[in-house]
Amino acid sequence: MEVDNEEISNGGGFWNPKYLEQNDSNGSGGNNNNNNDNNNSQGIQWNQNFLDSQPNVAASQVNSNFNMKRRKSSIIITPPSRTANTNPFQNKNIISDGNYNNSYIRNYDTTRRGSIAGYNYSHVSNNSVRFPQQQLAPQQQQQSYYNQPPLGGYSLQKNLHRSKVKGFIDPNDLQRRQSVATVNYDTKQHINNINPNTGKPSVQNLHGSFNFRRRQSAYPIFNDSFAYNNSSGGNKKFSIQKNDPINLIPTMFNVQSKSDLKPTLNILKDDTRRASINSQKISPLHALTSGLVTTYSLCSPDFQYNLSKNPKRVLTKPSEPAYNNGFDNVNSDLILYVNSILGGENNNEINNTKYLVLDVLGQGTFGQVVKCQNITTKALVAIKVIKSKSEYVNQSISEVRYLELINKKIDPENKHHFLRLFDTFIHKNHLCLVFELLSNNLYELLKQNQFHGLNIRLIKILTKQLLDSLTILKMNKLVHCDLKPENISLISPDKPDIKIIDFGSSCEETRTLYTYIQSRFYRAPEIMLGLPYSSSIDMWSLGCIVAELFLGIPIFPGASEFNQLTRIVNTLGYPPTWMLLKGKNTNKYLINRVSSSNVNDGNPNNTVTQVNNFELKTVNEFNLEYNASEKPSKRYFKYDSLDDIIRHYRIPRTIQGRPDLLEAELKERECLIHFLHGLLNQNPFERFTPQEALMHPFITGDAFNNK
Ligand SMILES: Nc1ncnc2c1ncn2[C@@H]1O[C@H](COP(=O)(O)OP(=O)(O)OP(=O)(O)O)[C@@H](O)[C@H]1O
Repeated sequence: MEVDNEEISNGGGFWNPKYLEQNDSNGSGGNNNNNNDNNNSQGIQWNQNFLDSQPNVAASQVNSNFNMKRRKSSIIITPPSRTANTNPFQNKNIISDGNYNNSYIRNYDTTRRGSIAGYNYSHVSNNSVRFPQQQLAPQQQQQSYYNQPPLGGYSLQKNLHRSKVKGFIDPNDLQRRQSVATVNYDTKQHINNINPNTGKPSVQNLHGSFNFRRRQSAYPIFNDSFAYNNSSGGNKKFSIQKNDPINLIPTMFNVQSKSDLKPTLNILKDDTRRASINSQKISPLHALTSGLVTTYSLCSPDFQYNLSKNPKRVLTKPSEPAYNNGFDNVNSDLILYVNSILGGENNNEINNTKYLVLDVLGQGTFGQVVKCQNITTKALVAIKVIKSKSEYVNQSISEVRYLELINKKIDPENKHHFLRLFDTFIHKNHLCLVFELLSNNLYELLKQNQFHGLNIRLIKILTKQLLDSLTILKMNKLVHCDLKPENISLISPDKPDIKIIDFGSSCEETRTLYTYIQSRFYRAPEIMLGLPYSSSIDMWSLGCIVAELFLGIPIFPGASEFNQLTRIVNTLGYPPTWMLLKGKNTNKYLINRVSSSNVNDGNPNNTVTQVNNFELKTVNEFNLEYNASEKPSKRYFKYDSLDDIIRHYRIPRTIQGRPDLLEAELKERECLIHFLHGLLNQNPFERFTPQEALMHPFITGDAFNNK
């Protein structure tokens, strides 16, 4: 099936759950949880019957700790917790996680990703201040006419509420913010919206997703000639007197370009304006942004603002000084603040660029990634500030080496979806890598979609780009070694164009020094078994990623390496016997229950032959042998085999009751299953190469017939 790129990039962002719903061909992306009980994303009220009737969602997927209201509104998928890369320097020659309580394996899912996704919210909550009603300026009191908090109070209060949900990206948030930007203040528009018979705003102009009361309070418009009289008296709270603000409904329109975001000022009347310090009137926008200090001063004569007392917002956690003359925390991370300056320390150097730190983008094993602005050019960049320990610095120098090779020699025209490295410098003993600034990574994208998986067409677009990159890497005998959704980032939030990041673990095929590599969920069987490896380990990771993009959660979410292998065997069967016979780690996880069989080949010396019969150790056997505390696998899918997991994944609401669409969907799934078997072939020599995968009908769109 040909994929229409243009269509994908239209419609307010391809990742937008609204988009996914409209264009849902697999339905996994179409579910936009909102907190409206009647608007159940599954179209079904939550109860145990529903759960039982779900073909492929194991009970553990539903977080039973949520209150009933929450459960009613949506299925909450609790993804398996993820672990960061192991510390690559703590035990270079460890072949597997032998000790299953390894202290160096951090479980960082909620904390690390929470800090990425939830950052803006907590930022708002730290800085937001609500006006108490009694301190409102006269104009603001007019706004509170409807017993609603004023504009600033309203939105900030909302944010305060959201900030409590750390790490949760509200899929409606963009829409919420857009709604402010897309309101048209043109008075004529408002005039048109008034019903001439009643003098009241015409309700037809309401857009479904927008809250009437909210707009009333947020954008009251004064206009004498269109004020309607409240002849019947009525409830004072809602009665409208002449000269009262009329609750005109702003007209919505789609934002086409940046210029549409310019506010149109209400020029007819000044009464809604706040006073500025020089007695002039300023707009509500100015009063609550650049004029905020003045606004506070006017509200309370006691208010004093002293810039020097303004605490700097710290971005690094923990923020207590420990090493490097107090510049670093206990993890050897540089303690960074908003508005810190990076670079510019070397006056003698020609390249002495300074960067202003704006926000945090991510945290990884090697250090922190922060959003910065080049002070000279004003360009926005991402800077990875490496921990100040020599082993991290040395490994990061290798990342620089690979990125320079890729950027300058392998992909000089920036065509093959690799991150661009702009610059490097040392700041307070920290190596800093200046990258192009990218948007969300694919894990965050899945999270935004409440872990319901993505639209199958979108998966194809993303996979095709990844295969293009992997082809180039293979041709140049390079192995990424840490492919996972977190290391694949969107270039911008409104297009499905991606880049591969984090070459910190990469190696050359001819120099595969480390045996303990790849993030566990995406780790190839040959790595776990202790066999030599090549670039085909990246293809295994790709198979895991493609399955995760479809399912929303990892297909093999192993809690330990033993558990990882167990899950793979349960889903795909045992690896070939030759791999088990050759693997250095095989005996750790499997028992060879050798049996004998008679050979009737007529040769009396060959009557008995050994038959290898490998079996995974049971959890009890493993625990006993290694004094470990393994638990039986937590089930995330109702079915075991790959085919059944994909085949029975819930059918999207949008195609239920549409036999034609359903048939197409099931065909797509068969094609996907075949494609995944090619990528997830446990035998690295039989696994798809990137070139082979690019020719598969799942990618080419050719008709698929598995007969
Ligand atoms: N150029 C970039 N633009 C935007 N965000 C980025 C960029 N580079 C990295 N990030 C964010 O920072 C996170 C950590 O980056 P990266 O994976 O390079 O660090 P790491 O220390 O190598 O992590 P890991 O623990 O996976 O080895 C990424 O998952 C991503 O969300």
